[in-house]
Amino acid sequence: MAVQLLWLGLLAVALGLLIAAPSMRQSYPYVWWCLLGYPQTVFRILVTWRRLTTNVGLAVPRRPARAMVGGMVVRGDPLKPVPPRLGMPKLRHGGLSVAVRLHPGQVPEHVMAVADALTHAWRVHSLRVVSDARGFVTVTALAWDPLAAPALPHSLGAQLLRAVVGLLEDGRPWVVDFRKVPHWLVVGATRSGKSTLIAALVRQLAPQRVALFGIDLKGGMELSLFEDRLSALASDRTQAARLLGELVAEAQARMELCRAAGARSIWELPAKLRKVPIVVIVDEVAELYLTATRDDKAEVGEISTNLLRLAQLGAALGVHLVIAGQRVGSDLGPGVTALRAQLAGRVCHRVSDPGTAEMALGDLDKDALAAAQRITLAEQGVAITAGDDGRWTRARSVHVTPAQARRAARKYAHLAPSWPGLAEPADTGTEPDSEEGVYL
Ligand SMILES: Nc1ncnc2c1ncn2[C@@H]1O[C@H](COP(=O)(O)OP(=O)(O)OP(=O)(O)O)[C@@H](O)[C@H]1O
Repeated sequence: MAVQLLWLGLLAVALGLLIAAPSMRQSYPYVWWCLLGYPQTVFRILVTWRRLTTNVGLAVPRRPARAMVGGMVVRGDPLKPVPPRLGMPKLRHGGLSVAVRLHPGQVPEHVMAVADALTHAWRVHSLRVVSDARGFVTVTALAWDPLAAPALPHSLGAQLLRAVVGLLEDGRPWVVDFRKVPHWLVVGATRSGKSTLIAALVRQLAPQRVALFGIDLKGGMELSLFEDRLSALASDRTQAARLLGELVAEAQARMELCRAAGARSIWELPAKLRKVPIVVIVDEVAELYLTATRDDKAEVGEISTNLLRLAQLGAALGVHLVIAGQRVGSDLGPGVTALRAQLAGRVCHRVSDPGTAEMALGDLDKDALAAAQRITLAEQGVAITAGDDGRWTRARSVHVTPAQARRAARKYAHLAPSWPGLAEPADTGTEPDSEEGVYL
């Protein structure tokens, strides 16, 4: 009797789950995935593995395709090809991952080539194939696109120079951490989400003890939103050249300070000597490199050299760059390619020209490049991002509206260290004080 009651109870729970499944999937997708989606998908994977791998050519026969039968050579498809050995699929946040042991002669590219077929057969949203050990691949599947309507990431404990700007595809927060990756390149076509990402970044940095600088050659239209929190905003090229010159001088002063104190970076200085970290945001970098006249050429050369120097020296001196642009190609000059090499952090939104995607991700991974080129017009804010380890992932920034960005900048305006250098009219010809621009 007790056994019958138990069975009845189990049946009722199973029925209840089945009936509640559609609404649970909508309202609590992660709960649905753990209770129903994941077991169902594991069952599907295990049951169809042999047939699927036979169809896509990953299963290989033990016997050769030719055999001697009664003195004659017979050709044919040997029966029962053996599929690559499959591990037990492991539950992941909104997906699963499974290890596959390849047959001798097989390489990860063989599995990558059939990723679409696996995605279709397993009825998942997308698949990623990575190989961490020779002869093995890990296939990671996502049940749905977590970036379609991203939940806000949990805010992590505030840490200097660290900003949670969105959500990664695997459900972890998207963190821009300047202490780990000192400089970033952000590219994307118009309305792909660059300014929104910068707004998310500034909103997170605004309450921190960080000096923010802006260079926005679209007349300051984008970065003026945060003007209250910026120590200086250069809105034309002459101002930009001047500001970059001042920042290089600041970096050199910091270098002297470190040398005198026997420190290899400002982080090794005693707290009372340590300078405020600086983050310089450049919007529409191509404008900095465009030349029309010979005078322009000299200015562009100076800007290019100073940006490169900041990128090369900055990491240890607490000077960080975020370089954003719609079009960042090698056609802008050799300075851009050299700069790119120093910007280890990469963010590539939807791009309209392959050259820009190539510039952002081409030196890292061709799969990342292909993934960036698949971002659609409707996926505003979605980007491929990679840090200094070269691993890439899809991510989406938090949607920060201009009003929210302006409010945050106003709220923390008192934290913006003053920078008298740029405030001086450019045509006075007065030399700045020796103390100017140097933070104490
Ligand atoms: N993460 C996001 N989530 C939802 N919507 C977004 C996101 N990012 C951007 N958008 C939408 O896309 C629009 C354009 O974004 P944004 O202004 O950041 O693009 P942009 O690349 O800076 O464009 P431009 O180069 O023309 O200035 C925004 O107004 C917003 O509606």
